[in-house]
Amino acid sequence: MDPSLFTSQSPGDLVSIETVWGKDYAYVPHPLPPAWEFPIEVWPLLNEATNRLSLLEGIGSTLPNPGLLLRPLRDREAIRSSEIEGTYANPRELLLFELKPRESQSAEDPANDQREVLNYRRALEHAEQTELPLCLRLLRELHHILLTGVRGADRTPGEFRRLQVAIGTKGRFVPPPPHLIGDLLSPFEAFLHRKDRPYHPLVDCFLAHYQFETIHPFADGNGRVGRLLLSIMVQQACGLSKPWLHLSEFFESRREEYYGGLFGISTDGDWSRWIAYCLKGVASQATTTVERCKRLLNAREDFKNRAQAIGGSARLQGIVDGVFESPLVRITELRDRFNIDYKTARTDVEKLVAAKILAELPDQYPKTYYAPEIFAIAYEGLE
Ligand SMILES: Nc1ncnc2c1ncn2[C@@H]1O[C@H](COP(=O)(O)OP(=O)(O)OP(=O)(O)O)[C@@H](O)[C@H]1O
Repeated sequence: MDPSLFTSQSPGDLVSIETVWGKDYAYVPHPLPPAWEFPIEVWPLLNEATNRLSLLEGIGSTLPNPGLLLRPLRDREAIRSSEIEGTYANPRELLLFELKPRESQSAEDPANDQREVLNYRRALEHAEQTELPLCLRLLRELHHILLTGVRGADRTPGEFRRLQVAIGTKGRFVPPPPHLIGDLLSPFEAFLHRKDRPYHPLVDCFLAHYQFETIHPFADGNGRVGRLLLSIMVQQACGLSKPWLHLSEFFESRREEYYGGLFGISTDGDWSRWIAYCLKGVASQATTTVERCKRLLNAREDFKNRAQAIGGSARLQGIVDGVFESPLVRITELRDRFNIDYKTARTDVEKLVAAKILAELPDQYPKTYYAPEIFAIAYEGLE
């Protein structure tokens, strides 16, 4: 790491270290909160972000079924956050893998990436459901879920690192040496619990994201665990009824600024640029999510009408509703869910195919159906 890039404004210290790649410097951040005043010119961005977030909460909290929105949001976040780290699975692959997980046959097998993305989705669900407050134990649990069963023996799921790591090509940024991790994480955890907050709670979330990434407490998976934590922190800090807001899509689309913003704090103490960037991300993601939610609600209404027009039994309506939360449909699964015989379940599916609500997914055995219109809205831009 180039020590000449770090100015006197840097909110941390450089320490020299011996590594497997030779002598280097590592960066040790000071504990939060920083000696930084929220700049007046960033207020409009904060207002915009909180207004957009309120609109999102408004529409989300009145949904007849929150799963309608939560399911695509979780899938999208898992795919995008993993994508930032070079792990790829499209929605179709993710959903099919979930129906039928399989062991990978080689390091190049796409099942490796599919498992990691599915793990991310599961970690997100765990974070949403856990009774634990935001704490180090929860972070280790999330890391464990994320990295269980994936390739690479050195990933030590659920454990803080005992190795020196570096981020980016040529060790652009070198996080603290491993023996300091414990000392850095204690005040970090205290900051997560802190009641007297000098900044707006949303701002605290982004300070915490910087601090977590800079400490880089795990050998691997820090980017993803940090973004999982961010989603949950935003929900709690802003009093959202559900985690409606995720930022990986924004970070992915402006990745250079994401990395540059984090680096700029360490080198120059440029908190303002980072916070402004993140607040723009909140406004942008909240707006996109509200739009997606409205389109999903319209599609739901339209499907209900179409199901009604074909004699819509309560069961047909139930199948249509289920498609929003479990986007892939199999006849045997309907048979079991509604406790009906196979023939009746097949007739229901045929009716929904004739009404152009469901379509068969090509090349799948057993036959698998999906709702193309829902898919197009929920997973727009991800195929
Ligand atoms: N200069 C920086 N300072 C602090 N954190 C950074 C910096 N640049 C990038 N990051 C964070 O580090 C993450 C990538 O870290 P790294 O390449 O070490 O991956 P990792 O720890 O293996 O995590 P994952 O497998 O989830 O990527 C980025 O997604 C970002 O959140």
